[in-house]
Amino acid sequence: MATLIRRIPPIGSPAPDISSSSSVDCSFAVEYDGPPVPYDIPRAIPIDVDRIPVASIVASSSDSSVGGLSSLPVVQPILSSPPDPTAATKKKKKKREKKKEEEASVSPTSVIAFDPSTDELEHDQSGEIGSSLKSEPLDTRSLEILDGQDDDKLPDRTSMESSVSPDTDDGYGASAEHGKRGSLVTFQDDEATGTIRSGPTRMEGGAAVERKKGSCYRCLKGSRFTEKEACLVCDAKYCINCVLKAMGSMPEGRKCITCIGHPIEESRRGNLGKCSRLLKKMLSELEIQQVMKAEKTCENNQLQAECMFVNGKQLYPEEMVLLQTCPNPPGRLKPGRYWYDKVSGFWGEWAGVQCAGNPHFWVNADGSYQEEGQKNIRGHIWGKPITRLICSILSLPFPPKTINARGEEANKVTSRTMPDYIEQKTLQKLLLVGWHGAGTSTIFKQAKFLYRAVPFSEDELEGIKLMIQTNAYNYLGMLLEGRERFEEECLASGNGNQGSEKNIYSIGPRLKAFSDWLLKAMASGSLEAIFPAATREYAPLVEELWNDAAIQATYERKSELQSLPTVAGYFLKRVVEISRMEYQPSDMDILQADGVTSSNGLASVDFLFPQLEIDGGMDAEEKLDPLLRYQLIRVPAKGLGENCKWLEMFEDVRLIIFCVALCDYDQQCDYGPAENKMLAAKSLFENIVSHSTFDQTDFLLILNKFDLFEQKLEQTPLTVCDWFDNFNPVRSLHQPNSRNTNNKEPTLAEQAYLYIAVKFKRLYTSLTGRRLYVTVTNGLDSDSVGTSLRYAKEIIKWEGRALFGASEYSVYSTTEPSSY
Ligand SMILES: Nc1nc2c(ncn2[C@@H]2O[C@H](COP(=O)(O)OP(=O)(O)OP(=O)(O)O)[C@@H](O)[C@H]2O)c(=O)[nH]1
Ligand SMILES: [Mg+2]
Repeated sequence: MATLIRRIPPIGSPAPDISSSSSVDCSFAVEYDGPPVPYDIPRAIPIDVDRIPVASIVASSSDSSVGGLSSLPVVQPILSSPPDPTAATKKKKKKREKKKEEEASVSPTSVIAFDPSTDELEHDQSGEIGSSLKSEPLDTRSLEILDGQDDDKLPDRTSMESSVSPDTDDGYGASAEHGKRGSLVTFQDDEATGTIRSGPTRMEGGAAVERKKGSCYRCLKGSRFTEKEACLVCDAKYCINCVLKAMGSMPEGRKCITCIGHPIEESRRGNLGKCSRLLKKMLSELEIQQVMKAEKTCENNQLQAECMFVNGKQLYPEEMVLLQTCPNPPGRLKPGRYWYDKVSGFWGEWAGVQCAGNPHFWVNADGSYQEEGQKNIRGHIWGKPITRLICSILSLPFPPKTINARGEEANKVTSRTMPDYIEQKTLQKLLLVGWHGAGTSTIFKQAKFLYRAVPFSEDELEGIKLMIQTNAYNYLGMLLEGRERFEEECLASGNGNQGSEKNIYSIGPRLKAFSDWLLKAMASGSLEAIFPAATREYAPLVEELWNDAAIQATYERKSELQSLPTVAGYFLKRVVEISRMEYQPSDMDILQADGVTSSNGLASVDFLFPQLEIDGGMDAEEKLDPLLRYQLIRVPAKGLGENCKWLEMFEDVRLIIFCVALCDYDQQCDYGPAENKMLAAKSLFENIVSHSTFDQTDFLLILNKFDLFEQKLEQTPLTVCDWFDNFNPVRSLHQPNSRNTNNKEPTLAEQAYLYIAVKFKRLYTSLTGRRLYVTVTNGLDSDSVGTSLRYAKEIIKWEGRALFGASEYSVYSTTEPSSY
């Protein structure tokens, strides 16, 4: 029986001593003379001796005419017919596959024991090592184990190494030359492949060898003009002689063996699967196909979900799969930050617009965008022809021309893709609360104007008219009280007219008599009783009073009249018109009027968002959608009671809208102990946020009265309020308080409101660990309030989705309301 030759020592190596070495890697056929065997004996194929290729030592690698492959002794397989290149490749492939199967169950130790002295094996095995290593953690523990192995147990390599010319090899040759054996393979250490990555030197034969710039990372030869192949991970570049030694069989494409298992450098993603000229010179067509396929499809070379952020949230791997397998997957996706607007279905790269206070933007379906909670359009993403051009080049989606400003087109998409995510048939309840004068009743009234066909009945309107007239007389009374005070102060200080009891706050006897009567009636609480009968009668006197210089001088000092509301001027200027019988309050009058909404009890209004504002679509089904029914419940601060206890009855509320008047930062409370109004609002906010009933409820903070805030900041710094004492605005050199349209610099008021928003956000997060939604409004501007209420609707939808989100829509969990 013939024993097959397992390995033949290279030509030129000393003859092995069979008796002393069990590790000698060769054996000879001997004749079998035992008993007959019951099985078929494999037969040796007759060999044509002349056709046996003979291994010979090839000249050093400096002879690069045949590439590095020919630098090692080679034993070619015995062939029964003339060599066919495709058959050879097929054999190679089979061999590789077999080897792979074998090595799948082999420990790294046996894997390392490959023989670098045979070219074929080195090429094939080194690649397989890479793939085996992939499944093994490349940690230092395994290195220690390997390095600590008893050398005797490891296959002896010295005899092979000694046959290799030190010139042609790397560290192996050097080790052999010095007659010592280092650790066989040092993972992650470039010595394993003889690679120099970062440093300009490497140790070779105990001496530091400097790598010239542009030279091969392995053999250190060549210049930057030498053709090289680069590793997709570390960018180490290898010359034609070293590519296969450094990269093996490339199971993940062009990567150094030590880089296998690592993700590629993102800037090289575009090169995936694109074969270089150098590879074409070295590999057969079939091999190239395999390597390129592996490079493109192997898992480690794919875009990693953790590198993708959508609306500020990292994608989960399942979401990544969902994204890539959707009907219209985004092409040329790169790691990075993206925004996605679920309403319009548009997406794009995060723009990173530089703005103070990190504001957020709404992107409307028509491509216009505006700052969160603000009215003014900041720009239009489809405005420039270049945007469309770039989109078509990069196959990015852009809206069809037929889209209109309200985004009907986008909303068809929404209604199509919007899941029936919540089958609740209940009202969506919104609780509106805030400190005294924050503007809750104004917002409540705005909701009526915006969403009710008949906001107020005839009777209600009659009551409002009377209220406005009474209020006007009350304001007048407050002014008259103030006038008396200022007159007395003036006389006491001796600032009156010389030799006279009069000063600028003095009025004539007729008006004085009317003033005294009015103040008396107010003090006795009978003012309401004499109206409206008295209204027409006294109207000329009221007009005369308002136009009197003393009253105007008093009105100038309105800020010193704490009880006089800001709105007093609005009505007092028109007091004659208001006093008339035929007076009909306008919408603005109703909005401005105090007391229209009860300041003690609850008020609620049910409404649907008008169709055009819902989502732009006029779909009849949408009209019937119970999800679109909302109930706004206004709770006056006065009625909140001690510790807001009775808020428990609002446990089914979906969203709390907390309203704060921005201009309260320098005001003192009219109610309760003397305290800054903003701080009082903050305490109320803390109480409600921490209320156990609302521990799962979302909050929207409305920063109201932005118009008054803007005016006030010009006179009174924000820092007068203790809570805002570290406000340090960036002042524009040119127009400190107004919007600089060229530079897009935020105004002082914008900076200040963002600062306040952040203060509240931090406070909220510290109390709940959640995120506070914030918007800014001018309560008297219906568009502004409408935007805030739509935002509230968006939050409810969004949070509902997050709460009930069916797994098929789990991708939505990475998005947020478009404005946030
Ligand atoms: N200029 C201006 N005035 C506003 C704004 N919002 C509300 N107001 C006025 O501020 C006053 C108080 O607003 P309300 O809505 O009554 O405040 P409230 O929260 O109901 O407070 P109470 O009535 O004390 O419970 C009213 O005269 C409103 O017209 C705003 O954004 N700008
Ligand atoms: Mg009110």
